[in-house]
Amino acid sequence: MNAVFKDGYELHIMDQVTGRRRRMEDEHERGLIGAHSTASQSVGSQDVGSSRFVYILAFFSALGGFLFGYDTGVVSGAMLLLKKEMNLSTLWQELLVSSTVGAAALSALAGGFLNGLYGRRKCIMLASIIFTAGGIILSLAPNKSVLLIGRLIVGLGIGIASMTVPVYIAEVSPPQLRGQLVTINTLFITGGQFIASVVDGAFSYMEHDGWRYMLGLSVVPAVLQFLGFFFFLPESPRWLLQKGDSQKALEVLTQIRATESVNNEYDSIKCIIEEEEKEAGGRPVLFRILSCAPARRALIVGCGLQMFQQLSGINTVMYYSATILQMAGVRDDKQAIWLSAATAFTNFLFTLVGVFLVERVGRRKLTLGSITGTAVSLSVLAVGFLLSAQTSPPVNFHPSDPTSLNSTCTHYRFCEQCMLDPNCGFCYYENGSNISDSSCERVDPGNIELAASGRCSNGTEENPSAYWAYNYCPTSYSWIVLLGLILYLAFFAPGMGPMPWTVNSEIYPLWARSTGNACSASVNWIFNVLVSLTFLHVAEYLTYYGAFFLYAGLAVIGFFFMLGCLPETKGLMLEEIETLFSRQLCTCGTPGGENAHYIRVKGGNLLSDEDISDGE
Ligand SMILES: O[C@H]1[C@H](O)[C@@H](O)[C@H](O)[C@@H](O)[C@H]1O
Repeated sequence: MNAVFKDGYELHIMDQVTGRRRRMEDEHERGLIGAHSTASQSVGSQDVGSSRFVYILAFFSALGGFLFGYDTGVVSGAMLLLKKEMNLSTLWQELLVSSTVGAAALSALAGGFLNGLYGRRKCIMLASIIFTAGGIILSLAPNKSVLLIGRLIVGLGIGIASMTVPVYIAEVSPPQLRGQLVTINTLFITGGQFIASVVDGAFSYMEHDGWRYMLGLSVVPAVLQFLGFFFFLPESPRWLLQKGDSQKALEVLTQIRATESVNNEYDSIKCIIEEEEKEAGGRPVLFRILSCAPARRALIVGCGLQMFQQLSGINTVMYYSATILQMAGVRDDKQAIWLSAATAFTNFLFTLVGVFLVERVGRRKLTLGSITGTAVSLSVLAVGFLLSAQTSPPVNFHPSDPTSLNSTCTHYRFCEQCMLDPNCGFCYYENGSNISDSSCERVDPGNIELAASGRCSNGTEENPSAYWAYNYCPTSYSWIVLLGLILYLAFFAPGMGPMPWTVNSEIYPLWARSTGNACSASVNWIFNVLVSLTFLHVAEYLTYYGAFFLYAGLAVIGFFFMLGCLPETKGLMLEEIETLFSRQLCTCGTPGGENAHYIRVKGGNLLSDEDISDGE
């Protein structure tokens, strides 16, 4: 067989395993492979038909995504009540928020090992038990230490679910639906974040014990997921085959595809797994990934995607949205909570656009388009903050309270400097667009929503026209910031939100899938903690506009990384995707050997040798 190089094409060598060849020949005879179609697209459309089961399966699995979104999102509203009821210091508040994300980073790593050993189904069930236990502990917590234990437990569940669910959905989906079904998991994550903000809004009126309902309600989807998997959802056929349970694997595949004619798909998966097993040699998986160039490349792409997702500042923007909205004129705290719910809803809505686009435009274009728009909108946000900083209102009224005279806050001459100091806030009267009697006051250490003394120390309800801005400055450029926020969500949510999860579920060969996803999911969580914990310090040193320009710059670097490294995986069988990362395969047979099969990749599309011969 000859391989021909042409401009713009890259030559990849893929080992041809017998099953795949048989399948392709079979399809070719039936005229199913067109000039530009791939083998897998053909298999997908003929075999799979309209199996509803796979949708049910995706729904129950994606409840794991819902819980991930709910439990990470609900804590901000719960904290508003908790800090009053349990008298929490800032350190405790930070601990209760970040402990969950930290625990998720660790358990995502452990999830890789558990997945390989016990399978996807048992891991998802384990995660739902952990979520249930965590929810019960949180809702009954008598003190802050028990709350911390509950938050750590919930984090363990999130980590396992975040790495297992996308893998499971990818492994049970037919190729032409896979992108959409895995992206539904991220839709559920953002849906969970939205529902969490609605629940936060609803229970924020219940000042005593409202947080118990907020944190405890997660038990409902967790129990539902457990029951679904316990009673009728099967193990991934790919994992079963890897463990040697061929009979069960065939049964499950037949059940999921709702058709008897799954033999071709079954053969291809089996063959590749057998080839991989022969080459495995019992070395630890991470070591094999690092020493095998295609798998190593996949790992770099997977971790890079997750890292840049977080470095683009999604969680900072979401967290900061209430403040952005306050800047834009929403002064009432309760109203700001509801508007944060609107932000979460926008994130959800645009993720839906991603579900719609992923199989139409493909992962690569969607991600590149999304990160470009993300970088632009981060720059719009930064320009908005820059203009606000340049026209920052001056301090023209010095507090009469003698205790505050010694504080550094009284040295600041503009709102911008005052607000960037975590210990100070800006207190002012507003009359239309006029700001008057503005002062820089110390923040109450127990409650940042009040000044330690003076006009803004009693809450603005008693003194309705005095405003307390501890993390923003009143500005007439707030519309630019608001525009930046909306653009950001519209661009980030369809691509950079879901694609890192979707692509990671697809790019690793089976032997490396659990470990690869475990590593990349932990990278996501580690950068999540890093960006959220450093945001206020970064803003203190670089100002807000500096921080957002920094995120925009990181998104630009991310763009070039993806432009160079991210292949298109749309429409391919999972077993074919690994060839996109190979100049030569190191897991399946000897390149150029008896069964060698040449495959060219153009713009990420895999072409069969029959397609190649068309162009020769
Ligand atoms: O993909 C998700 C999604 O975009 C969420 O909105 C975000 O909070 C998560 O960190 C991210 O992993």
